[in-house]
Amino acid sequence: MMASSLPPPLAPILIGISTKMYFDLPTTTKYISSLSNPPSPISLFIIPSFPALPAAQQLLADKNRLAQHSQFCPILLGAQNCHHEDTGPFTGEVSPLMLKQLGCSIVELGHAERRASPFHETDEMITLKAQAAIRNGLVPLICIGERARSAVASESVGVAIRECSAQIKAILDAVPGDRELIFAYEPVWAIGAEKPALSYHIATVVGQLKQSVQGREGAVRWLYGGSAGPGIWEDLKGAVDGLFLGRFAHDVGNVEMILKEISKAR
Ligand SMILES: O=C(CO)COP(=O)(O)O
Repeated sequence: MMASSLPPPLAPILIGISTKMYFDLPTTTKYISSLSNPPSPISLFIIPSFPALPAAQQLLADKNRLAQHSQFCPILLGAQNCHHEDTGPFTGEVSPLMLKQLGCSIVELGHAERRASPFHETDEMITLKAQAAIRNGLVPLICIGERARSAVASESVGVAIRECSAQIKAILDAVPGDRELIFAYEPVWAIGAEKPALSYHIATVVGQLKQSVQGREGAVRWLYGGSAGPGIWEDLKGAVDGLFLGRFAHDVGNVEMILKEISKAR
């Protein structure tokens, strides 16, 4: 089965929020209700747990209708994972076709928490899922990142580039070159930490990785995630196209601060 529609266009700057499995259903709906549509040219997207998707879709449809014809952009919906087949005997799995039907634009794939135990997702599995996402008109957001911080500071960039390049190559070799992709650079050691990775590290790694997609027809966006919060956008000075937020977005005030920071920096 094939969904024919293309994903809606994304604004040049992307701010994503994954609530992982932190929020229950009432907390998720309350949280989404409190989000404001971002000013142009920012696409804000929210990735809640699967059971919250229908309620989230309804809340966002209402918000986005009100924001129509204003300078504010819609808030998009994403999912935290999908299966690589559209239908079939896969008990407990979630179909990318159904995610599209539920109003998702983006599907997150290969988060460090899914590459690790107990899920052990491999580049091969993530590649199949990216193909399935594209087949169903979803933009795959593929999380990449080195597992450990190198004990030798001067080697940390090289280690990151080596591990991330392999993760990126698996995807680029397998998906059509004209389709949009999002890579979220999330060093595993910076996820759930007190502070994000140093801006110098992020900018150098992403700068180098960008070279591997030079000349690709479809747009590739680069986000940074891993303890990202207010202040980091200014520090990164345009090294990435957006941020992928976790815990520091639980306070909606922080999301508002980041949106203000972006508008101020432009
Ligand atoms: O994993 C993340 C986003 O995908 C980041 O999570 P934290 O910001 O909570 O470290």
